[in-house]
Amino acid sequence: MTQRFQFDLHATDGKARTGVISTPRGEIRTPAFMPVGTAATVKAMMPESVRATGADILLGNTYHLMLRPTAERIARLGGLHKFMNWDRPILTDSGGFQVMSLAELRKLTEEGVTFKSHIDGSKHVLTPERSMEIQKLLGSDIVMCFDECPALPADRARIEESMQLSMRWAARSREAFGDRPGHALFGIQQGGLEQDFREESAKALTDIGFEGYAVGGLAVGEGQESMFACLDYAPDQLPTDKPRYLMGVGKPDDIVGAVERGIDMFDCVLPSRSGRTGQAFTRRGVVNIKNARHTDDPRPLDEACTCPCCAQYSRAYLHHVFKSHEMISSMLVTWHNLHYYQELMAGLRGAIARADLAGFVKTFHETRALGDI
Ligand SMILES: CCOC(=O)Nc1nc2cc3nc(NC)[nH]c3cc2c(=O)[nH]1
Ligand SMILES: [Zn+2]
Repeated sequence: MTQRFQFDLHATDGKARTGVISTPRGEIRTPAFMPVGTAATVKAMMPESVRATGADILLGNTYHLMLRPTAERIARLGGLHKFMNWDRPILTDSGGFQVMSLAELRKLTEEGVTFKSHIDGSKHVLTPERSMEIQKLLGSDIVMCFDECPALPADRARIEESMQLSMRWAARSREAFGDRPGHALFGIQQGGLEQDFREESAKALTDIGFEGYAVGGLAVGEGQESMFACLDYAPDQLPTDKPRYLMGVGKPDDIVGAVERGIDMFDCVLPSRSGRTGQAFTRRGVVNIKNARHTDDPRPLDEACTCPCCAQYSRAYLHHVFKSHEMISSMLVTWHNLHYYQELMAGLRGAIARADLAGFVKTFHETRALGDI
């Protein structure tokens, strides 16, 4: 097991890359999908089940954990890995994005953000320094810079001002992170959909120097076409020898298109959140298992899927347990969805390794076009 944080590129196919990030807590195969474990749990999943789907790394949310049970309490109990019984790598966000979308009475200044907890109204502050302290208390393997993500659409002046603030906060994050061998700090590129601001942001971040780089400020309502148009240039502005992480993405076709454009890491609540609402991802598109058409269907969600849900349960059963609000409903379809996402990532990694990403993508879209049967 290594004591270093090291990204090794194994193969490329066009702009797409496949490789391995080695960390003291284990290896991360890229392109990688990170299930979201917001309150120290991937909802409806035991950690060993999350691992069984093929996940190498989880995402934890600083905003939620700092409010409840607090980072100090988790540190006293041995850190987030021990607390949630996941001994592989964990990436934590900085809290920047969620404080702006979840907290009440937020006040944003050069220093940081003061806000009231959406849980009990208590007052809190997040600054680059406090965010680094929280993520260190949690024991995070990959720490994210404290940034500000502007809601789109926004005018150029607002986007420039926000990006420049995030770059000043990136420098403060780097300074506060300190020297932590085996751990990584990732910078976050901002700049909205403006190629010049994105270039400026990428240069500011690479001048500071980070172990990985995220493309921030996307998947905030701009739509897939605009996101892809930005991804046609943004990843190329970032170093090729470091991991590139696209936050909050996304639907399976979003991920495929972003991998084609050079992204290595993803996180999204979609597979787990959809699993709890009965939306199942299959090769042939999304299946809403609560639809009456499944009431008597003895087939699995996806004949080609090897997950425990598809191996042992019928659509009729899944329809029944969703209609009767049984807890197993969320467990089974969340497991299936996370398994589907990890199979998609494994398929992308294999296709890039054999220089056949184009073939994989063609089959991916053709099969989805067939629709569910
Ligand atoms: C996950 C690490 O991210 C951060 O610490 N800041 C950050 N988070 C984001 C999360 C996002 N989720 C979406 N769509 C669902 N878009 C996002 C953007 C950011 C971001 O710019 N900055
Ligand atoms: Zn399945």
